[in-house]
Amino acid sequence: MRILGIEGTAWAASAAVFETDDPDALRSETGRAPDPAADHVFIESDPYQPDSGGIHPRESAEHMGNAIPEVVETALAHAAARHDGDGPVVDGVAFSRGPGLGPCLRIVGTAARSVAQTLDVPLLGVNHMVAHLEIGRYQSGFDSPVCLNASGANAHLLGYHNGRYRVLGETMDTGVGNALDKFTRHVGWTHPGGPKVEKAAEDGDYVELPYVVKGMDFSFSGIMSAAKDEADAGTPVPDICAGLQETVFAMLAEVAERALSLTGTDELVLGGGVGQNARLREMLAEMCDQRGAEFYAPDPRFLRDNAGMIAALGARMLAAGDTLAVEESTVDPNFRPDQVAVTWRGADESVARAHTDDGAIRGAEATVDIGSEEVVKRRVPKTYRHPELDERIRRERTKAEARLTSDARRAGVRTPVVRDVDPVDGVIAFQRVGDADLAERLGPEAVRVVGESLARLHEAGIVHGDPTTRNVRVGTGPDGDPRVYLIDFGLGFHTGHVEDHAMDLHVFAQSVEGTADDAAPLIDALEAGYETIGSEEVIARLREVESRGRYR
Ligand SMILES: C[C@@H](O)[C@H](NC(=O)OP(=O)(O)OC[C@H]1O[C@@H](n2cnc3c(N)ncnc32)[C@H](O)[C@@H]1O)C(=O)O
Ligand SMILES: Nc1ncnc2c1ncn2[C@@H]1O[C@H](COP(=O)(O)OP(=O)(O)OP(=O)(O)O)[C@@H](O)[C@H]1O
Ligand SMILES: [Fe+2]
Repeated sequence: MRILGIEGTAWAASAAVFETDDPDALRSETGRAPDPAADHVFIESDPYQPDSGGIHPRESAEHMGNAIPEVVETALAHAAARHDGDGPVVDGVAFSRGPGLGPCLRIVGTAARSVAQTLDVPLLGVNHMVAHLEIGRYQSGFDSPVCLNASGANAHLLGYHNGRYRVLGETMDTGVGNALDKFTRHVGWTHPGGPKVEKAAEDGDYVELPYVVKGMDFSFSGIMSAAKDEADAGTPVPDICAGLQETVFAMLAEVAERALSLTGTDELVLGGGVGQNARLREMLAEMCDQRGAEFYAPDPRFLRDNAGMIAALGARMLAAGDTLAVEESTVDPNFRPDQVAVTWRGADESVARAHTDDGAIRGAEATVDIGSEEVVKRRVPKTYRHPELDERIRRERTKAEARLTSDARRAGVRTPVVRDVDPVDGVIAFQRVGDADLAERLGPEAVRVVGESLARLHEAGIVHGDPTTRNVRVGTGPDGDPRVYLIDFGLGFHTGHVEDHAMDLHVFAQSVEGTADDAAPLIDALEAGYETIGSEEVIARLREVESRGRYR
């Protein structure tokens, strides 16, 4: 099979030919990227480089208009040279259908339709974000990894479950690359800023910046304003760059680890242009190493925007018969990865694995020793994090967890009794509660109580910060009545903001959607439980959070 791929969502005008009958041809046996000459992918790219400022959609579309026909011609010439003369030179035309800049996408779509019609071969409409993560999966040979997409306009954690890529967590505002690019624009550097931040950080000393994660979601706006303020106040820019890298990438490593912990998976792949950053890769590799998981990052030509990943996924889609009729092939600037019906993977495959309780558990943040009456939770140092940041996070979270676990109980929510706290070493001893994590006993009744408990917390001005199906314990009371306990308040805080309350519900819903067989009735139960005590305003805000298009 030989597939032409076309990419042009924002800056890279790119065309590629992917050629093989062996779906595993991209696989790297050594854990390193295969020899480019032997990996069956030919890529021709022409990047758009703005003279000043960031990417201008109109200029970028102009670039696509000029460059796409040329790169496509080069790729088709490559295909023709390898063609034995029978039938069309390629078997299908795959193109980036979205997400991306509308004017650019329309040029890509038009080019793809015209080549497909001229050659009379099928059209394959590829989701650019899914392509970013699938390429790493093909190369790694992992079955069902957690995927961290760290690209310009996006940042999210995805896992395949129930026929779709579920968004386990994502940025609440800008993409990670765009955040770095905005900072470098502020200090007068040309686009793209990411590589310049990496270079400058080599000579910088870490400065402290805000660190914001909410379960597996995260936000960059606070850290970016703080970084700009530091620059305006005269802090050396290389120091800010070092602070940015240490903070932003530690956040990504932390949420990736939380996704591994939630799903029980021990495989992580990286995708997206920011994945070219050596410090990010180093942190992720170290995080995985520390928890005994495997990590794979494709080589740079497959991380940044490129048509090779589009063609490689297009080949799988064609093999699955997932073609697109020309009259239905409009592009979609807001195409989310979880909108894609994944036809090329087995319906039973899943990122979620069964857990075993073997006395010592490794959560995302801590190791937990389970005794018969008592559990001891230790926030062990994370070597991937800068030592100052690591120390600050462990101390603050240990204190918050001990305090909020008790505050929550006073608000009428079941939580374990705190028996001992050592914030310096990051150790808490708790009463052992429940018989299993909610993840193992997922049902509407328990989830309804979670909704009720979160509402009770919120009424008391507390947010949990990380309510997932692994941070709820279920058991039975003396009369056989079901008991539901909330644990792991380390990301919690006191707040009356509706937005923070809605985020708690959103985080829990994402954890259910990423792992449950039938999520809908569980989400209904969550909201029904919440509504018995909580405010309607929070549910309304939840709808708003869910509908936010996050491609900025
Ligand atoms: C929708 C699509 O158009 C978009 N693509 C995109 O953003 O291009 P990508 O090639 O995946 O990523 C580009 C970003 O990657 C950053 N970048 C490149 N090299 C970097 C490095 N060494 N360190 C940090 N960031 C880097 C750039 O600054 C830029 O923000 C996306 O995937 O979100
Ligand atoms: N008080 C408790 N009683 C019974 N089991 C507990 C208790 N506290 C923790 N556990 C068990 O240990 C696991 C990890 O605990 P916890 O969630 O607090 O750690 P963590 O490292 O913060 O995890 P993560 O960040 O991945 O949610 C829980 O999922 C649960 O199975
Ligand atoms: Fe991209």
